Amino acid sequence: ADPVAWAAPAAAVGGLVGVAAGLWLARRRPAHGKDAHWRMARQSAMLGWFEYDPKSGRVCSEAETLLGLDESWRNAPFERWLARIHPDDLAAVSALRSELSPGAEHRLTFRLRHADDYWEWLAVHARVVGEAPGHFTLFGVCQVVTQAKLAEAELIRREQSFRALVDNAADIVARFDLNLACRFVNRAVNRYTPTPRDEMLGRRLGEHGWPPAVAERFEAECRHLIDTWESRRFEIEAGFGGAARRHLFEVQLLPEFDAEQRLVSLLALMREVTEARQTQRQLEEENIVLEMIANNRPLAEVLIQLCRMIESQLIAGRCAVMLKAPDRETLTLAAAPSLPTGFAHMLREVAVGPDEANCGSTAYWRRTSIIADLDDVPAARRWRDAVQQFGIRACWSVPVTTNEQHLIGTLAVYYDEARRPTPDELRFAYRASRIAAIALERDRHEKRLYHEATRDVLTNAYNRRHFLELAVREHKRSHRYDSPLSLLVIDLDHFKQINDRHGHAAGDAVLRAFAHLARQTLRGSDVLGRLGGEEFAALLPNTPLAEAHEVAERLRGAAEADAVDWQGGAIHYTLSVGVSTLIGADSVDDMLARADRWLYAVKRRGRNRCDGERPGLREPADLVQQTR
Ligand SMILES: Nc1nc2c(ncn2[C@@H]2O[C@H](COP(=O)(O)OP(=O)(O)OP(=O)(O)O)[C@@H](O)[C@H]2O)c(=O)[nH]1
Repeated sequence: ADPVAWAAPAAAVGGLVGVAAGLWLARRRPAHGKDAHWRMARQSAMLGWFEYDPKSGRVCSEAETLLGLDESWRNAPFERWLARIHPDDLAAVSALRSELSPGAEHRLTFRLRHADDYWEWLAVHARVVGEAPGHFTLFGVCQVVTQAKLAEAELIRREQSFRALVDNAADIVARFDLNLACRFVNRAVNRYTPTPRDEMLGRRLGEHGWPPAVAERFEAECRHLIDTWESRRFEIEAGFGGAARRHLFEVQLLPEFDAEQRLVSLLALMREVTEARQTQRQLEEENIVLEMIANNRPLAEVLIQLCRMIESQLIAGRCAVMLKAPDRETLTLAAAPSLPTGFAHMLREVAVGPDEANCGSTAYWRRTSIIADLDDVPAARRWRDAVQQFGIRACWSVPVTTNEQHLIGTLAVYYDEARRPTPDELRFAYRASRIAAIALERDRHEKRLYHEATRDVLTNAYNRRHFLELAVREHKRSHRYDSPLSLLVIDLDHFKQINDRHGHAAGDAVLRAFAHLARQTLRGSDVLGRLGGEEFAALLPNTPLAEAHEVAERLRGAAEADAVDWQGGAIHYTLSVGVSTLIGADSVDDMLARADRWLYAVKRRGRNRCDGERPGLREPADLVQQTR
């Protein structure tokens, strides 16, 4: 058999000795025919043979063609070759020569300088063969592997830079095996938990200091991935080192496969999205409150929603909104949905003053007051004990002011543990206080508008239009509950004379005095309206006729006894009253018209008196006679 013919296939399966022997035999024959073809085949595979005879110290080889060298290298001394070897590889190659023992096999990869002056990587596979006793020869094949070597170096470089990237990534990158034990985790994890990374390896998430509920959720997702091989995306919320520090992570869980497409591990990318989510949630919650304000929801409802918004942002905080009326030196509690009832009760009314409890002094000084720990504040000692019985330890209080810097309330957040706000938290509290101010101002504005639209400016009694609206409402209610309803129409006597004698301003003062007197004389549920000029009406719900007559008489008497201070003197006045009551299908207009007719009758009979319908007598007799 042609030794060359079997040499190549043998090389392919790594039968080194066969190859070496084949090549050796091939070397001894002139290159012609098949030999020439084999030589070409070896060259294109960048493959060559060599033989080192320690006795002669020469290397007989085909390697010179691989390195672009001339024929003088075909049988060159080992020393000459050493000069072409990369300095870093010199030691390994020299060692090869000194370790020759029969049967030994050597594999080595090293760099040789190419004729074109660059480093060529050669992979050498050689064996020591004993040809005669005491005489060994090293037979070997070598192959140019520069491309592979460079690719490998590039791969290592990339792997290193990838590792560096992963390690310095802001996101947590972790790998878990199929038993959900951690196999790798980057440095980012130590931003959240102090457990050293080494200690995390081989352990499950729950053993890394992550809260059990979070670990459970995470592992449930992992198991889902293991079952389905599908990547997962979800969010988890974890608090480390105290409940007040909350982190929200968006987790991406990816399956990792080996070359045979078997699932081998899970890669977890965890990005903290706390701030983004919090901002988003904050905006959403703010919008809810602002929408409520725009939709004129009752102030109490708006403030409760505002407290809930604050509590959802300032974790573990409990919020209270206090209001300050312009004419009073106290704050009253307007909303505190999460405070203990007893504590809320204590806050019902808080005095405003320099040394008062937190909100009281905040309102007094109109500045934010932060009590991070009640124990540390001597000024707070007075009320500290009272507060501490409810487990409160810290209190931050922010003034609520109008655009013109008028104080209209305070906003406070209470904590069960000592706590100082972060700049972000403080900024948020100011923002919340602005929203509270908008709600309060809007409410005041609404109330003012309503007041102006429904009241008579001079007397503060309801104006005619609103009085009639209220009368219709009361009328309906009386019909529904079958309850009595009576009406007084009141006219000040000879009012023109008062105007004429004392002036218009005096007339105004009398009108005001009467309205004040009427409010004091009537019940809180009675409705006083100014119908026009010096004519008023009082609607008396749940008042039967006889009682209405008494009220009318009481009012008349009070007016008669009244004296309006005017320019050092006193103006006296009297009034006349007509009384009607709701009977059957009467409308408000019917009642008004009848009371008016009774008033007219009274005026005709002399004024300063009351009269009205009685059982069996609905219209004034003289008027009836007159119209006949
Ligand atoms: N000062 C003042 N006077 C008013 C007001 N509205 C109406 N008046 C005056 O009230 C007077 C009502 O006069 P009259 O309708 O003649 O009635 P009177 O003088 O009270 O006489 P009797 O009702 O018949 O007792 C008029 O002079 C009006 O100008 C007001 O808001 N202020």
